[in-house]
Amino acid sequence: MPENKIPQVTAKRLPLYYRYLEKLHAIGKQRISSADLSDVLHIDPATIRRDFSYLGELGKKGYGYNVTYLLQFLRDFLKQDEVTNVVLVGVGNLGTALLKYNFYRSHNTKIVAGFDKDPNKVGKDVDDIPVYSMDRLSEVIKLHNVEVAILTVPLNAAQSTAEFLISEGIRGILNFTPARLSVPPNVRIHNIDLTIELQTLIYFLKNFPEDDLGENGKETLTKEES
Ligand SMILES: NC(=O)c1ccc[n+]([C@@H]2O[C@H](COP(=O)([O-])OP(=O)(O)OC[C@H]3O[C@@H](n4cnc5c(N)ncnc54)[C@H](O)[C@@H]3O)[C@@H](O)[C@H]2O)c1
Repeated sequence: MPENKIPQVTAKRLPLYYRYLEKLHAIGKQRISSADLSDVLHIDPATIRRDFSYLGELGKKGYGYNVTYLLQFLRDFLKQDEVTNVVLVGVGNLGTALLKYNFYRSHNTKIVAGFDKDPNKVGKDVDDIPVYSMDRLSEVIKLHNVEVAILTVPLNAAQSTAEFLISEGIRGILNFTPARLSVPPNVRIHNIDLTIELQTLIYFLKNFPEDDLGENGKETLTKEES
């Protein structure tokens, strides 16, 4: 698997391809062209071809991609058969919404528990996901083999909570707080900042109102920030 050579922007699009290919496979479709994928996913066909070229020889030019083969390839590549358990810390407004959402479009990620320091939140399930006190974190992440956490605590609690999570073995944090976290180099942080996304959108609308949007017009949060 050429996993290490794949650019992050491509890696982020692979689950989109995977989900759509699963649908095609379910209805018995055997071949798909990059143009057809482009129409549905709103990703430029050249980008799709480039993405797939990182994965090796998957299709002949002008002949399209074999859906079953591509799906199997992406399943292995994305390890879709393995479920990754995730915890969420900070079951407030945003945390509760994310627990309810629970990444239902992905078969391979699952929030197994929420954590909060507020005793009023503890012990109350959110859509069948249990909410524990922080002192249960160590036990729960060991039990479910968790290495990824979603952070939705207030800004002033973000750094200390991240440090606690890391000390308990968390290696990846999806950070919804505005804090820019300082973490050891072996820990990966992905920042999701809706304010920046909204401001960027408004900036482009104001400054380039007549632009042919091209690929920029199709940007989503899956775009790599860096
Ligand atoms: N990224 C975004 O686009 C976006 C959008 C909205 C909110 N936010 C951020 O997400 C965070 C949560 O926002 P919210 O509106 O849900 O806030 P909230 O106050 O409703 O929820 C925060 C929760 O964290 C808990 N908490 C506080 N300190 C804690 C600690 N040390 N350990 C464990 N739990 C703790 C609180 O008890 C509360 O339940 C904030 O940092 C906010 O700025 C981000």
